[in-house]
Order: sequence, then C-alpha cells, then structure tokens
Amino acid sequence: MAAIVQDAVEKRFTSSRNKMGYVKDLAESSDLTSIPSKYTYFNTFNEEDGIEVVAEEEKIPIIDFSLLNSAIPDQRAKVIQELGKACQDWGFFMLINHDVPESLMERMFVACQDFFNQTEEVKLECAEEDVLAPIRYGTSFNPSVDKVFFWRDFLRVWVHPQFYSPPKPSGFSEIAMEYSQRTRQIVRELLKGISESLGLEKCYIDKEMEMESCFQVLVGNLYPACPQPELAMGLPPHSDSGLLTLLIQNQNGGLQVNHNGKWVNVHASPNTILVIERLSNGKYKSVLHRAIVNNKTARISLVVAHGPCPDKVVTPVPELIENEIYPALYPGMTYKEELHSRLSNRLAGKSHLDPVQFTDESA
Ligand SMILES: O=C(O)CCC(=O)C(=O)O
Ligand SMILES: [Fe+2]
Repeated sequence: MAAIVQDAVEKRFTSSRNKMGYVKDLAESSDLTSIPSKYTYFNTFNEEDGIEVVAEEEKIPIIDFSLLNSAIPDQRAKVIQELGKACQDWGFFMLINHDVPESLMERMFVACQDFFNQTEEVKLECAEEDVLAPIRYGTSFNPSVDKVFFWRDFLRVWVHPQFYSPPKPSGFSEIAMEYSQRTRQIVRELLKGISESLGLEKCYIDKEMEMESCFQVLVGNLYPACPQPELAMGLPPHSDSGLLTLLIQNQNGGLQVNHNGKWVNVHASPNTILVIERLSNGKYKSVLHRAIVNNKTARISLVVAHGPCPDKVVTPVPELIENEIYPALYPGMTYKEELHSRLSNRLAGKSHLDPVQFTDESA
C-alpha cells in the first residue's frame, strides 16, 4: 500500500517538464513519508561521500573585513597574510565586520522566501531550460542530466553588469539590487587583498578581470525539510565557478566544506566561499563544498557568485607561472565557456575545473 502511494506521489511530480517535480511541492504534500527513489543519493554510488566523515573540531579561518582598510599598516599586513593563508589552506573563510547591514540580509532572505511561496503558476513564468537564461527557476542542479535529483529548488538571476529580476514578488527587485551592489563592493575589496597576498599589485585582479563590469549572479537555494535526510542530498560536492562566491544561510548548518579530505560543518553566517583556483594557477584552492538537508525545517542559502565579464578569457596569472616551479595548470577559456560547461553538465562530486586541466581528466 505504502509503495502504491509513493508511486502516485512520484508520478504526480515527474509528469511533465514544467511539472518536473519541484521539491517544495513534493515536501509539502501530506502523504510524503519517504522520498521518491530518484532523490536517493546515499546508498547508491555515493557511499564514499558518507555523512560520517565530518570533522567538527576543525577551525575555519575568520577574516575581519574592516581591517583590510585599516590605517595601521601592521594591521593591514596581518589581515592580508591571514587572507592568503585562508585561501591557500582552505579556499574558504568566514567574513566578519563586513558592511552589509544585517537588516538587508534579512530582507533578502524574506524576499527569496516570498518568491518560493508564490503559486507554481507564477514561479513557472521564470522556469527556463536554458542554463544561461538570465532568470531561471529550477530544481535539483540540471534535471535534464542529473542521475540523482537533489533536494533543492532554486532561483538564479543575473544581477550585473545587467540587472535582471523576477517580476514578482513585489519588492524583490529593489532588495536584490541593493544586496548585489553591497556584495559586489565587498568582493572587489577582497580581491584587492587577495591580489596583494599573491604578491601582485593591489588592483591587479580587479583590473585584469575588469571587475567594473564583473559578471554577478544571485542564487536563492531552497532546501525544504526532508523526511529522509540521511538518503537525500541538497547539493553534492562541487566547487563554484568564477572568482569569489559569497554565501549566507538562514540557519546554522547545512553547508559543509571539504578540508583535508573531511567534511566540516559550517555553522556561522554570513560566510564566504572562495573560488580562485584557475586565476592563481592552483596556488589557491577552489574549495569543494556541499549542502546537506534536514528533517526539521526548510533552509535557504543566498549565494552571490562573482566572475569576470562573460567574454573575458581567464588564464592563470602570468606572474604565477614560473615554468618548473608552477607550470601552467589550466588552459585559458572564456568565463562564458566555463559557465556553460559547468551548468550544462552534471555535478558529479569533483571540482568543475578538472575536465579542463591539462593533466587530469575526471567528472
Ligand atoms: O546551500 C549551500 O550551502 C550551498 C550552495 C552552493 O554551494 C551553490 O549554490 O553553489
Ligand atoms: Fe557552491
């Protein structure tokens, strides 16, 4: 009997493209006690990703943003050194004393929640199959190729150099614009510190990557409460594309970063995920991270990804290619090519840079 009910649930949520099975609807259906088989991530081919390999004791680096513009040279030098170390050892750090008002982050969470709370008809106006659509409401990662579906619905919007926004809910557009402006400023400041930590001119990355017209994408991820969190996955291990991603989450936990082969729970918010591997020729890490789900409450993460302008060819910084010491690890490709390749393939648990490395071939 239970199996018949479950079958009916699966059919209902997989019948057509537009009803491709958004997780929010599925999770809110009262007859759901177990997840449809297409969401079973663990116990299939991903056992090695096991949730048990979590290291709680690891200390995630914390960077004090306010010190990056300190008038005291020693303080500035120290924070730049810490930034470099965080990038090298973790590829990830938590940012404190940044100047994005907490009230703005709160409003952004509410606007995102309001988007997902709209009727399916309204949201489907933003449903797009094209992975590079400027406004895209979707589910999983890329349902046309995902072998296992992820327990996640998302809204992905281009916010710079051209600003797009879903027409509804009202107010979304203003909040998203303000939030993306503030986060862009933070990223440009961070990139200056990172430039210096690499031994380059302060504005080297900012200029080379033409950050004035940087490509910025805002993503709201919704992970509804899941009846079998031990089987499902929110987003599998991956590294982000671009230069830097800022991420905040509306509750403690859910995000995990990989450090020395172990999954580390990230409790604090807001956080910064650093993505700079190609640019620094592998000196800095593009951290693997994933989102797990829980059975108590829906979680939202707000991600702002920053890359150079879409036609910019991103190559390793020439100053960091010292032939035998640091041979070039990656071929150059435009940011658009990189994005397209990343978004149209499956997320298969490896760094998205792997397929284009000269020496390595994987997922
Ligand atoms: O929800 C999270 O914590 C992770 C989201 C993420 O990694 C992404 O959207 O790329
Ligand atoms: Fe990510």
